[in-house]
Amino acid sequence: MTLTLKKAVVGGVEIDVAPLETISLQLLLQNNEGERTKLYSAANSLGFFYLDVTESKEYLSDVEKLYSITEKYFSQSQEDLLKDFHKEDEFRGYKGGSNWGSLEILRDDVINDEVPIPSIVRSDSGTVERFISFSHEMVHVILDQLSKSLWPNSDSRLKESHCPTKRNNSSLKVYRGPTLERLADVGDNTHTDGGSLTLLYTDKWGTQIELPWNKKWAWVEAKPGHAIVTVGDTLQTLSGGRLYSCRHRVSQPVDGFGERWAITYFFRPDNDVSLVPL
Ligand SMILES: O=C(O)CCC(=O)C(=O)O
Ligand SMILES: [Fe+2]
Repeated sequence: MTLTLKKAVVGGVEIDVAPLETISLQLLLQNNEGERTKLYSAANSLGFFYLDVTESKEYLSDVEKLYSITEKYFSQSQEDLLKDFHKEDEFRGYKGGSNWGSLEILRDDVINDEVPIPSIVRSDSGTVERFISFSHEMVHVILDQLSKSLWPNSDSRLKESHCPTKRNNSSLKVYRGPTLERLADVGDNTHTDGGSLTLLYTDKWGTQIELPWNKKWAWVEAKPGHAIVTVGDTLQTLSGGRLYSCRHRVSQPVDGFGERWAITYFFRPDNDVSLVPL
């Protein structure tokens, strides 16, 4: 495929912008066939797309609040942050280093109230709960529409491995950084997401995707009122490769430290699912 990429200039440097489609949450909710086709095409080709959530005003205001909650959380001392470090726990708690940090809160922990969320976040638990609940509804809308495209003659096959009431590791994960004084010092963190779908909100350039047709890197622009959605390995496997889990990484376009914040929702399958093509 030959495609002329849009360019952007960041800190005096020209960069390639990833050509992401925009899918409307409203049209998906209306079961619009054209939008479903567009969604499938984006999930099948790049595995990355924007979801337009501009009409979900309360949700977007919760995303804004989560940026402040994240900033407040990471303003704590390293000693306090380490109290939320759960050794040998892949999906829960604080992880970090000198120039970056992440905090992950499992949806099941919020629902079942078994593992308490960090005390500094507890006063904002309403925002956390609403964000998790609405994000989970949204990813189910995407899942249902993808399922219809994949298996037009059967009821939501993908739902069978994503039951809203079964145990799963879906989570809210917030990030500080990483950004560095020198771009050359940024380490390689290329990966694919292991789960089903990821929703990402960020305030800055940082995400790069590997274009499948020429293996070149392109930058994902943050778009106000839009989630950046990633198809993960689980959907790639369950769909027998018809949905694409794209390699991506987080970097910075130029030298120079500037705080970067990201709010993500990781939608993961039921814990007892066997990962084989459906
Ligand atoms: O911060 C970002 O831009 C993306 C983070 C990411 O890819 C991940 O957490 O899997
Ligand atoms: Fe990722």
